[in-house]
Amino acid sequence: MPQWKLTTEFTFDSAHYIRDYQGPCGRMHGHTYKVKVEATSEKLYPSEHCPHPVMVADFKSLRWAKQDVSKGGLDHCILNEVLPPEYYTTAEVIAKFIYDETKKRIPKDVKLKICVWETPSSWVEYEDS
Ligand SMILES: Nc1nc2c(c(=O)[nH]1)N=C([C@H](O)[C@H](O)COP(=O)(O)OP(=O)(O)OP(=O)(O)O)CN2
Ligand SMILES: [Zn+2]
Repeated sequence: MPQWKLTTEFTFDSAHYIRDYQGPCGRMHGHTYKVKVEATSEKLYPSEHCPHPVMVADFKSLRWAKQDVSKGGLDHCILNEVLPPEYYTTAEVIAKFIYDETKKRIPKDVKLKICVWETPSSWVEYEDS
């Protein structure tokens, strides 16, 4: 079956520390996180802003995390203060948080893959199986 794969990338700048980590990463420090979001679907849908079924998902709903924290995103915040406590601030768990929050904003049958780069040389992928 043919399908669409929608891809968008963005960055956000935030501070974090890994709770109970023995070493420098346990101290507050910052990253420019890079995020890639891929949304795949065999079907198109309307969006909040468009009544016609012409999108996998609105790019706006895939890029929410790049917004300033005061507007509901993750930019310019202390991640430990913004993510619920069960979400540790490793790249793995940040990717899961972005996945969980993005899922709430897109049609339920759209498959999602989130990649988070904590540094240019280290990244993680979290995706629907
Ligand atoms: N599996 C994970 N390991 C580590 C994570 C993580 O999210 N998942 N995070 C960190 C730290 O947050 C840290 O900021 C990364 O530090 P580091 O690996 O030292 O990054 P550098 O680019 O500075 O690496 P160098 O090899 O020192 O250049 C740690 N581990
Ligand atoms: Zn870090």
